[in-house]
Amino acid sequence: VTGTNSVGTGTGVLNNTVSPLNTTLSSGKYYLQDNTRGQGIFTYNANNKSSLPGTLMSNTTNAFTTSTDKAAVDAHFYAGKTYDYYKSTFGRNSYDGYGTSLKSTVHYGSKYNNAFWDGTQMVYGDGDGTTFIPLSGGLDVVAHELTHAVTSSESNLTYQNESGALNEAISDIFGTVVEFKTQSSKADYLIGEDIYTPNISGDALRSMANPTLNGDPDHYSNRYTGSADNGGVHTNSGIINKAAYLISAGGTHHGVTVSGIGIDKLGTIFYRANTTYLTSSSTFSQARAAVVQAASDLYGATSAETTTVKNAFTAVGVN
Ligand SMILES: CCCCC[C@H](S)C(=O)N[C@@H](Cc1ccccc1)C(=O)N[C@@H](C)C(=O)O
Ligand SMILES: [Ca+2]
Ligand SMILES: [Ca+2]
Ligand SMILES: [Zn+2]
Repeated sequence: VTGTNSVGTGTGVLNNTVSPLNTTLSSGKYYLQDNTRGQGIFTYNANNKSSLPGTLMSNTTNAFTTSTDKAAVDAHFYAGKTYDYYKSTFGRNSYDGYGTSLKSTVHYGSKYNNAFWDGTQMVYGDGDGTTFIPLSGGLDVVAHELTHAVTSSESNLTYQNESGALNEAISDIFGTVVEFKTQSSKADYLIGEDIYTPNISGDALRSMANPTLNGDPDHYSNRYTGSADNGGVHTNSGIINKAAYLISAGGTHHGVTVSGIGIDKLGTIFYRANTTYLTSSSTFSQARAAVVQAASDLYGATSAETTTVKNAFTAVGVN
């Protein structure tokens, strides 16, 4: 809508207070439209139907605190935080570098246990209340979905088999990096922990530190070679996620010791790989070469960072 920038407040999915919430005042109504980032961040309500984008969220108070508001508040705020990470770290203006507006829709479908990037916008289900609660309540989820948009603008990794698992892993990696940069005190190497199984504490949908906790492989020799889930894109991502974990935090895996170089460098190295070397058909082996080359470009061919990257991929059986 055309209006004036305003600043409201909100309550998130986990009943967290969210402030500031960038909104737009137009004709006495406040809209979830943030004009301070790129060409804007817009958050919509599908009203539990599946037509997109739905209705731009608004109220007359600029305080978004109802139960219906909570998923929208987090989707809006976390999209802004993810935008901020890419802009402040790499100078990237929105997912495409051109400031294209970020659109999110919440309350998609009925008890929908997922979230996705549909090629033009982010979409979040409410979950069924047992497996998931509204998925935009997880910063790592929001950053995961928005990173798919970045990937589609850059390497455009095909969403199946090894390139698809790389696509998924890159989204998990940046979901985690953004979490560390934004919520450092409660950041972790778990994926979806804030919105997964509300009745079970300490679990997550995936773990980068130990993918096998969720039945995902942490070594290439254990990769899934079937056709389910587009060739196991959410399963074989565990192999790359484990390598990324080792790059950042270090550790010994399958007899290979890796010296961690930290979360910031993990992000810069994978960002350069995704924007400069990976292509739509990249395999795991080609991804190793891409990430090694990115580290070499950034830190030097014989640097500790490049050595760490090589060792991490060797540790998960990718050569
Ligand atoms: C439309 C079906 C395909 C969904 C693919 C999207 S990108 C995806 O990967 N969604 C994430 C959502 C997510 C992210 C982080 C943490 C929790 C949940 C995902 O992992 N979906 C799982 C449930 C899946 O599709 O198997
Ligand atoms: Ca997490
Ligand atoms: Ca849980
Ligand atoms: Zn995904």
